[in-house]
Amino acid sequence: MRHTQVDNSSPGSVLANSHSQGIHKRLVIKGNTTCPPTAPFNHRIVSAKPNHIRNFYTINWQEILGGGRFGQVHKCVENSSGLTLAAKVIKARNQKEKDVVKNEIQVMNNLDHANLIQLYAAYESRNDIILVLEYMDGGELFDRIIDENYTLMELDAVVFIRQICEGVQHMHRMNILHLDLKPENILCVSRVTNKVKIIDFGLARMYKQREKLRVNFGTPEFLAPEIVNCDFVSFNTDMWSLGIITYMLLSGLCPFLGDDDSETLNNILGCQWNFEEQEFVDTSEEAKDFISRLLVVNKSWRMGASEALRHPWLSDSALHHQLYTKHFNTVYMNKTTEFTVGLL
Ligand SMILES: Nc1ncnc2c1ncn2[C@@H]1O[C@H](COP(=O)(O)OP(=O)(O)OP(=O)(O)O)[C@@H](O)[C@H]1O
Repeated sequence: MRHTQVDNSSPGSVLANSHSQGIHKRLVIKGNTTCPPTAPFNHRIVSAKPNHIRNFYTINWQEILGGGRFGQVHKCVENSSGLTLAAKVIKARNQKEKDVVKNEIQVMNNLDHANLIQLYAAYESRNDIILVLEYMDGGELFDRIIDENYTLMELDAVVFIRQICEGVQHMHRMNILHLDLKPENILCVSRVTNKVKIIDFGLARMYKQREKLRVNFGTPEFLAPEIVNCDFVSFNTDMWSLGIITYMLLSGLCPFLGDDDSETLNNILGCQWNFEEQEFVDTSEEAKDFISRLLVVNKSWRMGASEALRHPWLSDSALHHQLYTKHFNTVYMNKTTEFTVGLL
C-alpha cells in the first residue's frame, strides 16, 4: 500500500509517499464552528431558463474559481441585487448531456440545508447550462490541510466531519445519494472560519433500491468497493467516502492510493488500510473507531449518517474538552498567538 499526501501544487490531488517530508500544520479556528451561515438568499426551486445570463449577471471570466470534468466555475454578480455568486458553466451539447445537468438542478431543488451549497438560478443555451450558485470564499477544505500556516488538529477534523455528516444526513433523509464525496467537493465558507458546505451534485441521484452504478474512474482512490464492483449503491456508499475524508483530515494520507489505478482498486476491494503510519500516533481511539466503522467493505455494516453523528468522536463533549486541551497546548507550544475555538 502506498500512502499519499495532498499535493500543494494541485489542490485536491495527491503526492506519492510525501508523508516523510512532514507537514507543519497550524489551524486557526475562529467563530462558532458548528453551523455555517445559510445562503444569502432563501431556498429556491430553479428551472433552467432559456434567457441569456449576461442580461442579468456580470460574470468575471478571468477569475476561475475551479474547474471540473464538465466546465469551469467563475465568480459573478447579479446586476439587480449586487449579490456575489458563483457561475458553474457546464458544457451540454445534446439532450442527454442537458438531462444530466437538469438532474443536478432537480437534486439541488430538493436540498435546503446550511451544509449543502444552494442553487440560485440556471440558464440554458445551445451548448451549455450555467448554474448560478451560492458563492464560497474559503477554497477547498483540503487546501487547508496542505497550508503550512495552519496546524490541523483532531478537534478541527471533528468540526469539519460533523458538518459534512449533517449535510449528508439531510441528503439521505431526502432520499438522495451524493456519490461523489471527496475533498475537492467540500468548500470552506470563508478563509477565517471552519464552516464548510458540500458541493457538486453532478453524480447525485434519488435512491432507488437495487440500482447499480457505473462511474467513470476519474479518481479511483475515493471509490467505494460497491462502485468498483459495479454493485448496488446505497446511502452507505456516501459513508465510505466520509471515512476516507476523515482519514485524510487526520493524517494528510490517502488510505487506498496505490502506485497505479489497478493497485488502488485492489487496495479498495481488499480493504487494505491501517493506522500504522506515524501520523496516527496521537490520534484518539475514538477517531480510529469512527473510521473503522466506515471503511468496511460490506456497506450494510457501515455506520449511517445519524449513527455517525451519535458516535462519541462527534458527540462526546468530554472527549472534545480533552482534544481542546491538547489543541491549546500544541498551539501554545508552537507559540501561536491567535486562536479561538467555538466548538465547545
Ligand atoms: N459555489 C462555489 N463557490 C466557489 N467555488 C466553487 C463553487 N462551486 C465550485 N467551486 C470550485 O470549482 C470546482 C469545481 O466545481 P464542481 O466540483 O462543482 O465542478 P465539476 O465540473 O462537477 O467538478 P468535478 O469534475 O471535480 O466533479 C470546485 O472544486 C471548487 O474549487
